[in-house]
Amino acid sequence: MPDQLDAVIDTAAPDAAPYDALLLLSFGGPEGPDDVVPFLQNVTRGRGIPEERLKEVGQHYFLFDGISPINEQNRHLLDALRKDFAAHGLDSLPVYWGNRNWAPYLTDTLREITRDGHRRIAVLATSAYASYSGCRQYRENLAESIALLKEEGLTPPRVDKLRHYFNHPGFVGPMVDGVLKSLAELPDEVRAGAHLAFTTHSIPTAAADTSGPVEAHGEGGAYVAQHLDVARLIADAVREATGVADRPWQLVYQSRSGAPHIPWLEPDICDHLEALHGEGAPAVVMVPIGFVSDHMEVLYDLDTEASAKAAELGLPVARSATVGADPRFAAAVRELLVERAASERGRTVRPCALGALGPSHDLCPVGCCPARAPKPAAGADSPYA
Ligand SMILES: CC1=C(CCC(=O)O)c2cc3nc(cc4[nH]c(cc5[nH]c(cc1n2)c(C)c5CCC(=O)O)c(CCC(=O)O)c4C)C(CCC(=O)O)=C3C
Ligand SMILES: [Fe+2]
Repeated sequence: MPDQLDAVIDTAAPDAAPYDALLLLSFGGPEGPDDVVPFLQNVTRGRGIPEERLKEVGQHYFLFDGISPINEQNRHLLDALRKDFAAHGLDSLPVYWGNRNWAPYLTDTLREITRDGHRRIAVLATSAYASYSGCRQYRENLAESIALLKEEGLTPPRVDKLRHYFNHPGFVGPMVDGVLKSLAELPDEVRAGAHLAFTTHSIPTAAADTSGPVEAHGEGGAYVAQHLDVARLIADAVREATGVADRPWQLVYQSRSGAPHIPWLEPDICDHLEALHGEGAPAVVMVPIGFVSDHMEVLYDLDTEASAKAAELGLPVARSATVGADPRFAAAVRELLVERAASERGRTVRPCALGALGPSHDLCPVGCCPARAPKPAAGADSPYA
């Protein structure tokens, strides 16, 4: 690991005040065949996803007995967080887990947090980047759950969503190791010439452009700029570690949905593999930088669909690991929490971040990542914050 990726971590006597707890906020996924349809109904409520796409995505889940790995991965992450907190003097800080689309549901978890007497909590979403789906929608979910609990006569805690962590060394470092491991797994004769295909979830180009000012970030907004920053960091670290100076890389997309006439970010990973094969690329490592764990988008869209495409082309591919429950990621979450806590106590902090963009904001700007139908979102622009 190059020095540049070494975290500057102040682990001496971490202080979580004013926070009483951490909430891990995730997407949720089905855990058996009977869960699949209700799960998809939860995901797509009011979101206008074509019926055909839903049937297709349902099939992806049924291929795996209706079980998404995401919940189990979050349980592992919870274990890793509790272990890390205990090892760093934060063992009295409880860690809770709630999801947007499946049990344990966010509202139920927030009710439990309220009943346990917690008044102010930090929230880590399992999405590292800006965008409506990856950031604001989670803040809307928080605001909605808080409003529901108030209707029940409860006094829910104040919630602070932790900043985007795409460029945190604890997120980038494990992915660099993953790429090096994948390169090592490729046949000797293609290793040096292997391309890197960094992949993330495609989103509508309109959503990308409003994910952070186009004036500051160019086309694709903060969403694309943040992914490019991470891709460049990983490509640089891999270059340093392998000594291969001119390994080509590109940011590509996967898991497109929505109506075909609406433009989404391109190219798709499968089209990209085909193009690379046409250009004579000897091998490709697919690097899913857009995701925090090996959930269904990784297992189906990359390991199943894109890998089948590569096999059909006769193109050797490997897919590198996501951070999952890596202890370095757990440590990064602790740092994000301790850093934000200090900042909320009025201390000057030096937020840890790699790359060209610098640390992301703690509070999203008012009206950022707008939805088609604006809703309150916990954070800067929320009446519930
Ligand atoms: C940016 C982004 C992330 C990364 C950030 C983050 O992690 O939050 C993400 C993650 C995930 N997306 C997931 C699943 C689904 N996403 C869908 C639909 C959509 N995703 C979108 C974007 C994103 N999605 C968008 C713009 C849509 C279109 C409709 C809409 O605007 O809502 C649909 C409906 C069918 C379909 O259209 O594919 C499903 C089933 C799962 C769970 C996987 C599992 O079960 O293991 C995870 C982690
Ligand atoms: Fe999604």
